[in-house]
Amino acid sequence: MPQKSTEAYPYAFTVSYVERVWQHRWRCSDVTFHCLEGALCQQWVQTIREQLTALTSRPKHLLVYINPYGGKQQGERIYEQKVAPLFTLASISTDVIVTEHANHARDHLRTEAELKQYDGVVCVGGDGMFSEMVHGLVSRTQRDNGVDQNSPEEKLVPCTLRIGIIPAGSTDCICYATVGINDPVTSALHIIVGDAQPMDVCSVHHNNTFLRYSVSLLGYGFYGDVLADSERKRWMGPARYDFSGFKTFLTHHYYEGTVSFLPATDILGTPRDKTRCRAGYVLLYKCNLSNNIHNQLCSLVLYPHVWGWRVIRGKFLAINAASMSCACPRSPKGLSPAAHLADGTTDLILVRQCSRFNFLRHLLRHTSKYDQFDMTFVEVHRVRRFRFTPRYCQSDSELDLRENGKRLFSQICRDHPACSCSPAYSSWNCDGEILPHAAIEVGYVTTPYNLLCKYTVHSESIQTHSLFPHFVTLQPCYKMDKIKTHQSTHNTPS
Ligand SMILES: CCCCCCCCCCCCC/C=C/[C@@H](O)[C@H](CO)NC(=O)CCCCCCCCCCCCCCC
Ligand SMILES: Nc1ncnc2c1ncn2[C@@H]1O[C@H](COP(=O)(O)OP(=O)(O)OP(=O)(O)O)[C@@H](O)[C@H]1O
Ligand SMILES: [Ca+2]
Repeated sequence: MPQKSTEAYPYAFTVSYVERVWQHRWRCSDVTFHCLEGALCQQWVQTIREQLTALTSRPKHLLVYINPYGGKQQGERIYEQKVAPLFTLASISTDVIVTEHANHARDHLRTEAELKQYDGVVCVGGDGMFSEMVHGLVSRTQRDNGVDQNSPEEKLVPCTLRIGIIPAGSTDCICYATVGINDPVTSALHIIVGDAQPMDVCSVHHNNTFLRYSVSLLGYGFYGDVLADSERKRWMGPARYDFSGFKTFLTHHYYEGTVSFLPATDILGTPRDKTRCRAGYVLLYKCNLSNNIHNQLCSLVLYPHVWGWRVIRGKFLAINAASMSCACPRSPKGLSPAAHLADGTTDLILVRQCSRFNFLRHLLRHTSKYDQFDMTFVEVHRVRRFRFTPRYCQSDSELDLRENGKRLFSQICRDHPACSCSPAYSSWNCDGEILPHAAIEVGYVTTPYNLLCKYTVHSESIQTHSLFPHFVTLQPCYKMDKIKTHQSTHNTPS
């Protein structure tokens, strides 16, 4: 279009819009429109404003929690420099809380926050911070509705607030696996345009007691040990995972136990599919399609004996349950590349005892195009529920010691990588938090088609539920966000 002279077109307004610049990366751009008449200019501005106001999915008032100690401790800087200006541009008002201690956000959301005034909550941090917010919101919703979260028999009530994630952690797996990139600006723009993505949420139980929710990885053995070791090295920042990963790789411990699981037989896909589920892709539709089928069969799922449990005993280097792909910068395709975000299932990956060399081959395949499941010592099952029982029972004293951060002889072995004996127990890595119990029971029931999250608890089980955790892409890449009006600097001379 030829350049219009500002003298001939003295009035102008600027529209900011979202542009996809590369793969999953979004940026904000703007375009200025010039008008001949002021009234016409105002009319355009007014109309566009009205259209934007009518978009009810867009948040107007947000509650933001910043973890200043997540990842490389850049949370506050990332928010102030990259995110807050975009929220201002999009006329989103915010209340910002910089957390002062662990579980600050969880407890504030659970007890104090006046949630009615907000269209969503935003977490600036990593997976651990996101997990805090999920726990705060879910607990709050249950309390407000008189539901006992510990009672495995009670149905949990859906929570309606969405959680947006601005990645500022070490792994940022939940952000990466849903948006496709861990970029604060891209995530802020998804929040602004009001994107939403339901996702599976699990509840983990032990002996009829609720332990935690999980949305990404529940990992025993390798990932449990990596986490346990890395927690003592938080000062290293994100590099702690590589250090502890290398150390844990050398220790090469296996753990004996029994895994029982309920295969998800009523779904379309398998963990070996070549397809990928990520918000903004056609696959999301496929994901919901399987949900429909699942919903129709939900009553059967509630009676597991109809389907039949499978039991596998063995010595495992790792037992991983990936409720989503768990893609992250370390492994862009993730632990289970074909896992779906909201299908009510988790992919249970069993890595049996094998040589170090073979385990390294398996790990390396997470970073290449080769199939990490195509190995004789690896199996993967898409399941609705599962439970794990270690071969040796954990005594109460062992549990107490674990909860206090100490370990029995396992600690000795851990500190001597050359020692060939394996400890009796590992820990569960639950979205980056350590669970003290080795024996957990996991069950999945979900109604993801219901876009308001819905929780249903079963005895001693982990279950998937649907939640609105994210403001994620589903939109075409061009979006008007904010209109600035101004008069051209060079007006027509009188
Ligand atoms: C040789 C290179 C192999 C690279 C293999 C990379 C596989 C990485 C898969 C990462 C999966 C992350 C799942 C997400 C879990 C989050 O809920 C949780 C909280 O943020 N993060 C972690 O637990 C943090 C877990 C971080 C795990 C890092 C593991 C690094 C392994 C390094 C092994 C080195 C062996 C080298 C031998 C020469
Ligand atoms: N002010 C604070 N001081 C100390 N710890 C905090 C504070 N605020 C939050 N936390 C805790 O810090 C833990 C880690 O935070 P976060 O998840 O943001 O970063 P990360 O562990 O580096 O990243 P990732 O979880 O992606 O690996 C969380 O479990 C959270 O409970
Ligand atoms: Ca899933």
